[in-house]
Order: sequence, then structure tokens, then C-alpha cells
Amino acid sequence: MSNMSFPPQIGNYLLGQALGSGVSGSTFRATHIHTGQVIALKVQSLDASYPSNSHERVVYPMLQGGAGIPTLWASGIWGRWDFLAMDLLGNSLDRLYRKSGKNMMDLRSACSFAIQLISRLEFMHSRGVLHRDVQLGNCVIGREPKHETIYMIDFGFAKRYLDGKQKHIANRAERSFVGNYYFSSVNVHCRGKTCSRRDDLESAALLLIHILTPGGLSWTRNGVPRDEVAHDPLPEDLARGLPEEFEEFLRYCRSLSFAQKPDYAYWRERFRDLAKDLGYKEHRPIHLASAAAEAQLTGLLQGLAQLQIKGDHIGRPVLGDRKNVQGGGGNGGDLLLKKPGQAEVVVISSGESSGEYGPVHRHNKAARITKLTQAAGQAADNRVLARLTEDFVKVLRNSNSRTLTREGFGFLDALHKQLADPSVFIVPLRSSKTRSSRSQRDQESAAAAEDAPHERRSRLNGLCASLEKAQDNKTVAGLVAEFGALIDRTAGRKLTKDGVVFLEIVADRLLVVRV
Ligand SMILES: Nc1ncnc2c1ncn2[C@@H]1O[C@H](COP(=O)(O)OP(=O)(O)OP(=O)(O)O)[C@@H](O)[C@H]1O
Repeated sequence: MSNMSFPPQIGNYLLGQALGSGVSGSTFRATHIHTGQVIALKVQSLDASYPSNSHERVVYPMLQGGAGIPTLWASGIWGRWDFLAMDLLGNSLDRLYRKSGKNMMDLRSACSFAIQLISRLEFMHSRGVLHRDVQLGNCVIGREPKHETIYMIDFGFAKRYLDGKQKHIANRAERSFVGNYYFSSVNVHCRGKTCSRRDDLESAALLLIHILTPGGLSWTRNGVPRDEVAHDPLPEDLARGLPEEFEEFLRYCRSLSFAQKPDYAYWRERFRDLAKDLGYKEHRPIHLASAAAEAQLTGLLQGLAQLQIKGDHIGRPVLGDRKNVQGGGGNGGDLLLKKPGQAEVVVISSGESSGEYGPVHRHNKAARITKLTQAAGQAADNRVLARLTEDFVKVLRNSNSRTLTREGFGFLDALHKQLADPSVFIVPLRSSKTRSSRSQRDQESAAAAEDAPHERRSRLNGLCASLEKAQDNKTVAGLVAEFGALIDRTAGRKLTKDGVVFLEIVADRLLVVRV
């Protein structure tokens, strides 16, 4: 495309600086000759091998009005040129990522992307359209004052998944691959399956893991993954060292059935909670990480890099290996950031200073709960357990997030184990539904078993009442187990105020009951 010569004017637009180019055409900054409006003009030759503009001209109107969807101002044919005039936007994430030296972006930015990307896809899907080409180059940030909004562009591969009667398309083998190899789902790329909503989300999950992995997913460095083995590493291998949300999100996407509607709201909430847990009081879409936050992130990742995580024995290449984190440490700013060894920082938007961050940061919270759990495992009497439970409640109260994390369940496990009988094997209170390879049907029935909020509240009240009457440790242990199971079944494993009250009663009751 680069050697194609474009005329100085197309339709009513005067072509300016080239913004980017793809397989079939180029995009220019352009000015309307009458109104002076500055837009982005995507231009293709009519004899382009893949005339995507004619397709996008049909898709854009279906998506108009959505947040993060560019407005299409005009489109048409001019001589041998097919053009689309749309909102002028800023840099693509791909460009920003390259500017960062292809190193990694910071967790807060990734949370922002996650929330926005999930929203964009939810919106497109709500209009009956799949993107089918989610990748960094197709996510573009807006210009002031929309510079914190991520826009989806390039609907050249977009496709309706609902027919005129709102019926979902059938799942049949595709004749040829459509999309991009790097972020394509395993089903679409390796198994030749028809793309559906789950595959757009899986691409988003891979993209998020990619930007958090120093140097990116290994297959983006080592060439296109050609077979299923190369493209289907376990989510825990891919997302090693990252907060569990990323691994679970990828696992969730891969567990969805073909026509299943993803739970967009749940995952948005999980990433919002993660951002809060990381100590970011207020959700800002894109935001400049402070040096302190960078140092903290580096510390966290270095710590994680030293963890011995099982799973390598299977001989599968570890794609998310972050041994290189230490070498590349200190560069985890926002969208971002520093080329290794350079002082220059690419600032997309300024944000809050670290001084505004909330009191309990995620890793602090995790570390504190882990300490309490260890102490609970060694506690020799009820008084100690009561004090540790009080401390546990304090940590939860100070946290910005209401999600009961893996560490939180760990504490409940330890408490339960101590109270019941330390010599008895106790099934973990948190189900392993997102970690095991349970079938989709199992997961769906687990989701169906989720209690309605009012039922949950009344069961929790019942547990509190029983706790008030409990006379011995074993009864308290049973109630703690029921409590853990209840929270595990709650959407987002959220701990409500009633849940905190239950734990407070546990602490009180332990001082009264018989061992
Ligand atoms: N509205 C816009 N405002 C600013 N830049 C844009 C805009 N649209 C596209 N670009 C730039 O041009 C690049 C290519 O755009 P786009 O993906 O739409 O073209 P394409 O020809 O379909 O590319 P490909 O063949 O790689 O998919 C983008 O990555 C982005 O950098």
C-alpha cells in the first residue's frame, strides 16, 4: 500500500498526513474543503485485493451512537477510490505499545483496557455484530477531550451473528481463517470453528495478557502459532505471575459455549475490583502511573517471578514466563512508557498522584491475609483464633474491594480446619470451578446454582442466628464452611455487609464456645 500514490483530494476532503496503512488501503488526516472539519479518511483503491471499505460502510451504521465507536461522517466512491470519513482519533494501542519498546504496560492501564474493551464488545454484540479482528492496532485512543476513551476501529472483518429473526448463526466449519493470528481464539484459529461472541472476548483476554507480559506473548515474538499445541497453552501458563483475574478471564472465555452470551458485567466488575484492590481509588480509563506505583509493580512482579509455580513438568513451553521481569523491571508505567534505558516517558494523560491511593493495596492485602492464615494454622487456642478473625475483618473493611480473594478463602479454610479437626482433610471452601478443567455444562449448572440475592441474605441471616447459638468449635466450623460455600456461589464472590457481620460474630463466639 505504501507505494500507492493517492490524489491530493478525495470527495470533499483534502488529504493530509498519513495516519496508518493496512493491507488494502491507507488512512489520512483530512480536512473538509467547505466546513474545515478535520477527520480521518480511510481510502482504498476500488481494485484492492480485499475491499473492506465497502463492507465497513455497511457495518458502521449498525454501530453508530455507541461509546468508543467512531462516528462515520461520510462515505462514497470518488473516481477509483473508495473512502470512509470518520472521527479523527489518536494513537493506536499498537503504536503506544511499540513506543514502550514492546515492554509491558502497567496493571492499571490493563484494567482500564479490560473494562473498556469488554464494554465495546458488549455494545457491538448488543447490535448483533462480532468484531472478529480484536488486536492492538484496532484499539485507538480518542483525542482531547476523549483522550481517555478507547475506540474500536476497523470493522473490515465484522460480521452479524444474529440473522433477521435475531437467531444465532450456526456453528459450522469455516472455509478460511478470518482475523489475526496472534490474538485469535484457539477455536477459530486452530479448529476452524465459526467465530462467536466468546471468540471476540478470548481475543481481548489474550491481548490483555500480551500487554502485561514483558516482550508480549511468546508467539508474537516467535512467529505465528501454527498448531493447537502452540496456541493452546493453559491459561495458568500464559498468565503466570499476573493477578488471577487475567487467567480466570481467559479460562472463562474458553469455557463459553458457541452461542452463550458472555457475562460482560461480571468481568467488568472483576477488573474494576482489581483496579481498586491495587489501590486505585477512582477508576480512570487511562492514567499515568507514578514512579511509586511503578516501583511497587516491579516489586510485585519480581516477587512473583521468584515463586516456584508447578506445571512446567508437562514440558509445554511456558509462554508467559516472566523470568525477564527483573531485567526489564521498573518500566511498568502507564500506557506507557519508557523504552528500556531511556528516560523519556510517553504520557497519554496525567492522572492522580500516588498519594491519593487507597489504604490497602492488593498485594498488601494479600500478604496480610496470608500472614493471618499462617498464624491461624498455628493457633493453639480460641482466643488467638478470635483475634486473628478480628484482624481479618479489619483488613477486609479497609479494602476497597468487596471480593473475597483466594487469600480470603485461604483464611476461612485455615479457620475451618483448626476449628473442626486439624487432622482431618478439609475440602477447600472456595470451589475450584474456575481453575479446574470442568466441563462447560458443569460450569453452567454451577452458575445456575447461584443463589438469588434475597435467598442469600436470608441464608446468611440464618447462619448468623445459628452462630449466636453455637456451643462448640465443631458447630462453628460447620457454619464457617457453609459461609464459605455461600460466598463462593455469590456473583463475584462478593462479601456483603452481612458477610462481614458473620465474621465478627465468629470472632465473638470463639471466646464463648467450648473447644
Ligand atoms: N479514525 C482514525 N483516527 C486516527 N488514526 C486512525 C483512524 N483509523 C485508523 N487509524 C490508523 O490507521 C491504522 C490502520 O487503520 P485500519 O486498521 O482501519 O486500516 P486497515 O487498512 O484495515 O488495516 P489492517 O489491514 O492492518 O487491518 C490504525 O492502526 C491507526 O493507527
